[in-house]
Amino acid sequence: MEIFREFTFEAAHRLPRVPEGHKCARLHGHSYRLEVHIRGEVDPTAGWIMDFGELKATVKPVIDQLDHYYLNEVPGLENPTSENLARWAWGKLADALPLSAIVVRETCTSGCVYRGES
Ligand SMILES: Nc1nc2c(c(=O)[nH]1)N=C([C@H](O)[C@H](O)COP(=O)(O)OP(=O)(O)OP(=O)(O)O)CN2
Ligand SMILES: [Zn+2]
Repeated sequence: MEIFREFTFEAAHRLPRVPEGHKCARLHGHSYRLEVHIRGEVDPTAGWIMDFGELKATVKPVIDQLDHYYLNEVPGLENPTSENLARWAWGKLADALPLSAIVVRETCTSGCVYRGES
């Protein structure tokens, strides 16, 4: 089974590798939403895979590295697309959690799903 928790953060970015004249080359911001999905067996006594509170406590320090920052200045996020942000978050969390997916929503209508593929 899989559980997830959604986190929100505000951040600024620009995309340095877009074609000349692309609007996303300009500095702008998003109210990002980032879901962390984990998979595992449901513990028969507890009735859960992991306490949502424990999941939150594990992910929060990573979100704190993003919230109200200029993402291009965060080490590893020099080109902060949704795809690179999802991979970056996976790299930060994979040792601590049995990840199954990271979902990044940049706007209400656009985002990406990363399942650890290279
Ligand atoms: N594959 C990706 N494409 C784009 C990314 C990305 O991370 N991965 N990022 C952007 C920009 O950050 C942009 O701010 C968001 O793009 P878009 O959805 O086009 O934004 P709008 O809200 O302005 O969309 P409209 O529906 O056109 O208003 C661009 N592409
Ligand atoms: Zn953007």
